[in-house]
Amino acid sequence: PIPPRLGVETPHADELSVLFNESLDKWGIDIFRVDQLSNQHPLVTVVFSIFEKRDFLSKFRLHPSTLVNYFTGIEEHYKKDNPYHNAVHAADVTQSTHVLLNAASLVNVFSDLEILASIFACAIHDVNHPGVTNQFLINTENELAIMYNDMSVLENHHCAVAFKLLQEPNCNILKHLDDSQRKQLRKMVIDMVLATDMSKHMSLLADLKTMVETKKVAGGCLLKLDNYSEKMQIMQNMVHCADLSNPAKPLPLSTQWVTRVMEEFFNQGDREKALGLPVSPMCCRETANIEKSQVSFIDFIVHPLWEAWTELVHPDAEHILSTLEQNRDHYSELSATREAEEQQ
Ligand SMILES: COc1ccc(-c2ccn(CCC(=O)N3C[C@@H](C)O[C@H](C)C3)n2)cc1OC1CCCC1
Ligand SMILES: [Mg+2]
Ligand SMILES: [Zn+2]
Repeated sequence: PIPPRLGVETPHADELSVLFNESLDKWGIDIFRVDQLSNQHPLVTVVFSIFEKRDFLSKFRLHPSTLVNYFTGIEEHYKKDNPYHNAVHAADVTQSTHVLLNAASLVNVFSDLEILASIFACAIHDVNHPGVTNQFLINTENELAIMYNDMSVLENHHCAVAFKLLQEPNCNILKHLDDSQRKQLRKMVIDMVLATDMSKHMSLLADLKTMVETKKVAGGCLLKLDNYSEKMQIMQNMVHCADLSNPAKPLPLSTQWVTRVMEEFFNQGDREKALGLPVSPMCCRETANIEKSQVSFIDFIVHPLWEAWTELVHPDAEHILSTLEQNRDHYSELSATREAEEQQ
């Protein structure tokens, strides 16, 4: 059977294809509307549409129904009742990376296989996420922490689930890649997904800043990327930027992600309380200061990262950085007014 146009059966196919024609390549597409219009199949339709747009079905001889089968399986393994780490987040990070790849200064930097690997890595980067942090899994001696010896527990799990699913019947989308391409893709995907672990953030950012400095020295061009590790550093930072892009999106989208992430954190805090464990930072519904947390998250993590990325791909990401700065000021004003109210 030939899969439907957008990879998913939906009564809103026309509206969805209009939305994609207008905004699939744009920063700030309403991914929550994509979720609604796609009959709650945001990841399948985003991946299918990006692959079509990049002509990957013919470039990599991907069979449409195998593609739909595999990413439907992946989508089903994202837990729908996670407020944050669900298939909408995966679709959001995938589409955001698709946009970042289109930066003028990144044209001709990556091969088709590297682009395929990046999109694939985003689509699967949080698959089967349990809705709690690595630290929670370690503190509760969860079987995943035992399996992965407390090292990037979630990120190892996401990779393993994704590659195991490839072996299911009619799911082997990489069937027509040659062995060396398949081995390269597997290594690149693992390198990118493991780099989404927050514990890698500081070293990733340091590498990115070094690259920006050398790029400045080399007269501003990125084209001289010859070795795997330099290319992979950029790809890892790109996916990490997309994973941390919520505060850099138009405010109506950013605030929905804040509500979702806090709900997931508060659920974890409830579980820690019930287990008599110390409640993790920002996970206590009673005491968390939501706006203040966003301001420090932006000031200490997100802005330094996006400032470095914006320099690397100058001037293509300026509008993203300025949206981030506007949103930061919004949360900062909100937190000041809330504090003033609480004083009264
Ligand atoms: C919309 O708000 C956020 C969106 C994303 C993140 C964020 C931080 C690191 N990542 C990368 C993945 C990761 O490592 N984790 C482990 C843990 C930090 O929870 C994150 C959710 C996922 N993602 C943080 C966000 O806000 C902060 C957390 C509560 C208030 C401030
Ligand atoms: Mg993750
Ligand atoms: Zn993520």
